[in-house]
Amino acid sequence: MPLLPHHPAVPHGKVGVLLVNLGTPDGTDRRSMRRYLEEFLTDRRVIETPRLKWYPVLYGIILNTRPQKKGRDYATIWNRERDESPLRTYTRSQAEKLSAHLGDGVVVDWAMRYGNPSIASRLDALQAAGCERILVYPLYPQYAAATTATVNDKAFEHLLTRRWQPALRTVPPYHDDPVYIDALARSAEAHLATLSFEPEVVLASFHGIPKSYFEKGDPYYCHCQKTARLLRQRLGWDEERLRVTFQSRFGPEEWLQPYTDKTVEALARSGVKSLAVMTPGFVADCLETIEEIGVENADIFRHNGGVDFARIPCLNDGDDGMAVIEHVVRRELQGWI
Ligand SMILES: C=CC1=C(C)c2cc3[nH]c(cc4nc(cc5[nH]c(cc1n2)c(C)c5CCC(=O)O)C(CCC(=O)O)=C4C)c(C)c3C=C
Ligand SMILES: [Fe+2]
Ligand SMILES: [Fe+2]
Repeated sequence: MPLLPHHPAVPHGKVGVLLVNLGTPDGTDRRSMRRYLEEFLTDRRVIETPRLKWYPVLYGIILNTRPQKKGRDYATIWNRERDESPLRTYTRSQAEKLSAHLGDGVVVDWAMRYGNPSIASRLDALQAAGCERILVYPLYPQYAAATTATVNDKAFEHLLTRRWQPALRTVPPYHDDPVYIDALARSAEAHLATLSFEPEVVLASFHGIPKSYFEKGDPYYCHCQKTARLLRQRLGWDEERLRVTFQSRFGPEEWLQPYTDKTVEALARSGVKSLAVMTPGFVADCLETIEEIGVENADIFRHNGGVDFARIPCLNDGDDGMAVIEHVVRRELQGWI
């Protein structure tokens, strides 16, 4: 005789994978943008400045000006068909394709660290679908506390609220994985082959972090440099042809250098006429690649004497990109499937 005769059936025995990217506003209007930026910029993993000093700047200045400005930028890249940001579109598609590749044994879902769908809601959904084991995949090849760690924090923070927790694994950085390097090389070669010009210089532009985070021990800078070194080796290019830069500086502090925008300007001024920029740290195209590189930096190049500019798209949900994601997931699921 069971202890509780009416105990409901509990789904069980499944393995889940949760792909997590950075985030996205729900819309380009001021309120949606403000909500998104507030969640983002109050994350202590992102802004390490003490709150007493940071909050007056954030609430007094940034959240009163940046939402409108960035809303206009997002509007230029918005996926109007689905009424969402490209990062959401690509992340969903990556999850759908991964699910098709892995088959019925594994439940695949996706979430955003900031905005929707939230990590908590999708972890609950995976558990409700019977996943007793879940692999959390922060979609960042290079580890940074501001990206990878904050995704993992959020997942474990959610488990704090659960009596019956699933087992959780997290995906380690894969900045030097041969499958990833090969995918980057192939996508660069394929895109360059479509151009009517041969770029004199190619930039590998990574999202920056404040220099102080690096000095406190964040491995991000070294991971970016290693990705670029392996990519050069694979492509047979030297340090003059493939240069590392850091983009998306935010605030008055010094960030990792050299800065992408300053490098683009200096190259154009020094007489370089053709330039291509790739963004290996971004698993999917987003505001920082489509607008900041494809529009802002293209303008900087042309205004300073450059002629031909190309942006090499991210791996996104293409075959090479999906091969990387599937490879990483299968490796990290060993022993579970
Ligand atoms: C101090 C602030 C920030 C740090 C540190 C930071 C690190 C960091 N970010 C990414 C990837 C992305 N960032 C994106 C947008 C974005 N980043 C910041 C600030 C910091 N990022 C802001 C305020 C924004 C929002 C836009 C803006 O107001 O400028 C995005 C794009 C999201 C999209 O929907 O398109 C990505 C992706 C990495 C990889 C990283 C550290 C390694
Ligand atoms: Fe960022
Ligand atoms: Fe930016």
